[in-house]
Amino acid sequence: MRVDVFTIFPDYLAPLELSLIGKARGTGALDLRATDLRDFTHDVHRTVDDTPYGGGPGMVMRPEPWGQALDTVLTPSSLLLVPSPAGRRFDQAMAHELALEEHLVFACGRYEGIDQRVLSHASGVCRVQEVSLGDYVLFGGEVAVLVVLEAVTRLLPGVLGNADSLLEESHAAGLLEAPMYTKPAEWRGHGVPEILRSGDHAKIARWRRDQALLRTAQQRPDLLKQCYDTLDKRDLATL
Ligand SMILES: COC(=O)COc1cccc(COC(=O)c2cn[nH]c2)c1
Repeated sequence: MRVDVFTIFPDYLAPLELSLIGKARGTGALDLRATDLRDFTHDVHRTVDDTPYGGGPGMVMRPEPWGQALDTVLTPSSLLLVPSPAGRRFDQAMAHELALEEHLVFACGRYEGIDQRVLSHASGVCRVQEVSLGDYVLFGGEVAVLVVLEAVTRLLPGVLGNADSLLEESHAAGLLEAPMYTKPAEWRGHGVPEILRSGDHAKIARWRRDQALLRTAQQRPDLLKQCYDTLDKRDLATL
């Protein structure tokens, strides 16, 4: 997968080298390029923003630098993602969708946002999707790119050592994950649920499923509602 990120803070994406993404780049699963939007300005101050038409506080990102920057990468098979409070809510399902894409382009907005004509123009070339991490406002889209790219990259083939962990993790089967334990068996007076040390894999699987159901019912009843019709009689007996 090829990923292009345009931002006025390209160094912001340096942490991606450290995490799994550095590994994914090593395996060739991910070809990531961060480009400074100011490279597409032509004035001495490398200006990327200006005052909003219609007045109001703050500044808006000018269309020209964005137009020239996106011209260098967008093709009909690209998906342009714009982190924004107004976007589609990012979740594991969307992460799986994005992991199937061949070319993602992120436009990191700052200030009050990007001139709307940039998105309108781009939608004549490729698919454009505003994406939201949640109902709050950040200084810019860079943080969202770190989150989206980590969630997507770990789904790429060959990136996670043990692909099975993708199946068990929270939000994979729609339920939260069961609690996990490791050595020592006794720690500050706290033991480990006996069943996990029984070696009876069928019972352990059942216990984990029950814990996942109970945990989801308690912490995220909204998720339980979503996957209710996938539950079998044994599951319902637990609830
Ligand atoms: C058309 O879209 C734009 O212009 C986007 O512009 C901006 C402006 C300021 C901040 C951001 C970053 O996104 C968020 O704050 C955000 C994402 N998820 N939840 C909060 C983006």
